[in-house]
Amino acid sequence: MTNDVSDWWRTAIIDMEPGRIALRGHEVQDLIGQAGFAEMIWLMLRGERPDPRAAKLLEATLVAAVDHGPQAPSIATARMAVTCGLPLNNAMASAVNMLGDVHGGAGEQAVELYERIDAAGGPDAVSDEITRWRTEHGRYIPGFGHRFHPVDPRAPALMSLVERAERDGIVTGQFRRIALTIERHLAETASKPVPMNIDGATAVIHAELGFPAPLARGLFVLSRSVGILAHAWEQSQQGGRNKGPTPPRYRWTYYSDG
Ligand SMILES: CC(C)(COP(=O)(O)OP(=O)(O)OC[C@H]1O[C@@H](n2cnc3c(N)ncnc32)[C@H](O)[C@@H]1OP(=O)(O)O)[C@@H](O)C(=O)NCCC(=O)NCCSC(=O)C[C@@](O)(CC(=O)O)C(=O)O
Repeated sequence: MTNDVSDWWRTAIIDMEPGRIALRGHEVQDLIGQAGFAEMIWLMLRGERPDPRAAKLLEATLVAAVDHGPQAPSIATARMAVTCGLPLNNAMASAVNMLGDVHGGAGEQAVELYERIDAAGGPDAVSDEITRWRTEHGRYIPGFGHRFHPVDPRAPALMSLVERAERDGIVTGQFRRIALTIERHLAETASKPVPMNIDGATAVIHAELGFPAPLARGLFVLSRSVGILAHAWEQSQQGGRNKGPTPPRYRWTYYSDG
């Protein structure tokens, strides 16, 4: 057994000594008042300061995913948690835990799928790769479909920013073309419209900017945390105790299985 504990935690993220804090090699006092929050997220995750136009594109994804109202499971959970007497941090943690493969976290799989299609040759490979994806994961394609919106207004807004960034030479647009081809493929083959959703569109930007797939989910969590906090705070100001997902006058459907 060694007594050497000098290597217990290793990190390239932060260096500190009494009176000094340096983040990714930048003195914190040089960042404060100078770096925007999206730029800071980029610096922390990737160790370099981004082109401001790339940071702006990342910021657009953070703005877009902020909130989707109390019908979204994450937001409803935050509000319910507060009525059960939980403080803001517990309400936020409960709500963030609702974000997964089906709600708000599908960006991770969407980036994976886009990258797979890209590696297989780009838009021409969409049909074959979707078949392969379905064999492995089932019929739902991540980043597409919405139970509320026939067209998720966040997706075309984000996609037009990618188009502009492509014209400005900030991204290649290769993942935008792949996602649009998937959307067309689903429109031709599904029984109902399966539009690109917020997860699919933010995944395009994350892939275009070179973020690894798991970070797409982490970035959605960062964004949605803002809406979660706002709703938890608002609910705490309104009061309300022990509210469930529906008003008491609504009943679930009971059936006898005996
Ligand atoms: C999102 C939803 C469950 C919706 O389902 P729906 O209820 O509309 O459709 P279902 O009744 O399940 O299916 C009806 C017919 O469409 C076919 N169909 C549907 N989706 C299809 C698809 N992706 N690929 C192929 N086919 C599809 C299906 O195969 C069936 O075909 P058929 O059997 O022939 O009748 C579904 O799309 C889905 O799992 N997507 C993949 C996961 C995903 O991307 N998650 C992120 C969603 S964004 C989000 O979470 C953030 C949010 O926006 C949330 C909010 O607020 O809600 C916010 O900001 O908080």
